[in-house]
Amino acid sequence: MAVASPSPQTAVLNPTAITIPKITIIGAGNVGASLARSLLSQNLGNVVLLDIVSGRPQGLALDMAEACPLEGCTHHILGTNDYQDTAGSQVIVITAGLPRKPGMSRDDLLKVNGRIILDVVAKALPHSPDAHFILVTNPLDVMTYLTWQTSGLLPSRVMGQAGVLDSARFRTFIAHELGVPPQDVSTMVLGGHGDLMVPLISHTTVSSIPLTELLSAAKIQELVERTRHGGAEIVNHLKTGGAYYAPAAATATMVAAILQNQSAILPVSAYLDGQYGLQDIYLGVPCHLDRNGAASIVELSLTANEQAALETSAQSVRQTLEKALPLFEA
Ligand SMILES: NC(=O)c1ccc[n+]([C@@H]2O[C@H](COP(=O)([O-])OP(=O)(O)OC[C@H]3O[C@@H](n4cnc5c(N)ncnc54)[C@H](O)[C@@H]3O)[C@@H](O)[C@H]2O)c1
Ligand SMILES: O=C(O)C[C@H](O)C(=O)O
Repeated sequence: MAVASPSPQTAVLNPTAITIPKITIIGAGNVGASLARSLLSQNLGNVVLLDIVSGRPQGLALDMAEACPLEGCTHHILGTNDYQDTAGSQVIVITAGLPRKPGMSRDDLLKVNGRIILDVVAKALPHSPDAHFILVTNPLDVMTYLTWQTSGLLPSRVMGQAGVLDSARFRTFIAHELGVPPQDVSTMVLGGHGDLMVPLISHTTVSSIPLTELLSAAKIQELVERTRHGGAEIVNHLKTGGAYYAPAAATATMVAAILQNQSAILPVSAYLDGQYGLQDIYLGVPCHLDRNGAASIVELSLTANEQAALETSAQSVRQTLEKALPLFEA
């Protein structure tokens, strides 16, 4: 039988012209694996899942790949222990590190996770010199600063995920209280990813109605406190680790904003160089997120109390950073 020659249309198509983004996740634990699922189900790109434990990322990746025919994901996932497989990534998400246990603060993870982060960045960066780095590992703002410092990358290419999660938690608690869909609640949680984070009441609305017209000051304060301790609430339930579904969804939101050049305004841990009156620190602030990373920080007008709370939160992050820098200086 004669083989048909390609139609003129087929001949014009150049498969190499279609570039599928490559997203690497380092740390195939609870957050990393949930994030891989989320990225695949949104068809955001080909995913590489890397872990130090032999067999774990390979097994998880195979399992996820086998779900693809049933769930409509069209991209690939590779599980590996080899950094060469991460080469040419557009986005690298770092979730490697220990989670806390009940009774611990995130800052208690500083020494052990700091060592892991420095090792991971040193191995990943040479293979993907153009990547954006999104940190998830705790203590978040300090791990993000260490990554920026050790990588020598532009600050806009290194950022941390916390505010998207913390804002989603606050939205959830408000929605449950009012009996409305969480999508109707709009808010921003700024500051460090710790007990002093700053839910912005002055920028919180429900279907455009200021929250202060819907709930008493005492109830709002109760929800603010629950948000501030939202991570610990889940750690106390789970006992052996922390939250992962909402953190993964929050991180996928950031990855999508970068890869799709959305310019979405999201609260991310970004490098401050005078914005909000703060200098040389990574802290949660609203940023336009697009293919240039977190290049453009939005300076919201804050009430005097909110500005003071942001400064207190920054002070707490700086104290942990000051402990970290001598530990991890080259
Ligand atoms: N920023 C946030 O909002 C947020 C949310 C949830 C969790 N976290 C943090 O994320 C981190 C991971 O949480 P988890 O629940 O996925 O923990 P986990 O224990 O389930 O997974 C961590 C993974 O990291 C891997 N790992 C350890 N050292 C490594 C190395 N050197 N190289 C590659 N992989 C390595 C482990 O083998 C493990 O698979 C923790 O520090 C946690 O506190 C942050
Ligand atoms: O609370 C933790 O330890 C994990 C994470 O930072 C969270 O907020 O869920």
